[in-house]
Amino acid sequence: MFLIYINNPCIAALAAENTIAVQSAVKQEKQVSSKSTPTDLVTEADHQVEELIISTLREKYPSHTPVDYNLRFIGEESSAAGVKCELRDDPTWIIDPIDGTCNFVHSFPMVAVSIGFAVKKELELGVIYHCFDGTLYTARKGHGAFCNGVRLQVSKEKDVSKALILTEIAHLLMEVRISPLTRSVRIIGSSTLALCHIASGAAEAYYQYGLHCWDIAAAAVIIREAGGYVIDTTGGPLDLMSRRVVAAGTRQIADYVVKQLQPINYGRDDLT
Ligand SMILES: O=P(O)(O)O[C@H]1[C@H](O)[C@@H](O)[C@H](O)[C@H](O)[C@@H]1O
Ligand SMILES: [Mg+2]
Ligand SMILES: [Mg+2]
Repeated sequence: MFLIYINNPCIAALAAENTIAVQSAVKQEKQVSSKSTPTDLVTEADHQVEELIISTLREKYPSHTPVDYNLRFIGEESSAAGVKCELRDDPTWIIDPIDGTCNFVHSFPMVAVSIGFAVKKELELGVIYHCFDGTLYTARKGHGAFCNGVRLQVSKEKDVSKALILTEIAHLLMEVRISPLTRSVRIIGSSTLALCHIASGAAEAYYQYGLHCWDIAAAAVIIREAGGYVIDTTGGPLDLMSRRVVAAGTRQIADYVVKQLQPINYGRDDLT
């Protein structure tokens, strides 16, 4: 019943509208502050884009929401402001208004708007919009994944010596363990765009500790619908709130990455 919300063009248009907001903000003077660490940056644009997305979704779907359900929102900046981050059975939008805020502050062209959607804790829809080049990644569970309307397919590479691995700077220490047998490692500073590169087959695997449910939600649907794997760093099923992920085009590459990882505990999104 809740799939009536899932109207990709409408959500894609919403992500696009907000990309325009981001693109104009890139050129302006930015008020930059930090959150959990000095490098965990946030700007006025992060707040404005999240507020715009949530108000637009509330406006677009008032009639669709049965009275006994509370259409819910999990947003990065609402969570930072103290709103509880809890995934319940209600239809829930999971939003990263600007993924790659540090890149945004530097006008480094790897910034995205990410909107995921879950019902009964199952991820149903993902939309990720690249704010600099207008690339739009979309997926609806069971209906395939697309990039600007062209079907996406993950890399089917099983040979780890031919694998390009993406991660984040905080885990380079593990790069020493990962890279000896892989072709190379890359860091782009936006987990949602890195995960979209797994969905498009441009890289073979991504791993990160410390990211959040709003980084993973939309991208997990896109990768899975492109034929890929999105799992826990232990090799078990993805735990959206666990702040860790391994994504890969093939199970063989996913299992190789899992074996090289040393667990790092960043806590949980739903226990803050
Ligand atoms: O920009 P926000 O605050 O969304 O944080 C992101 C970091 O900027 C990325 O390096 C990191 O890869 C993750 O994408 C993380 O979410
Ligand atoms: Mg963000
Ligand atoms: Mg992010």
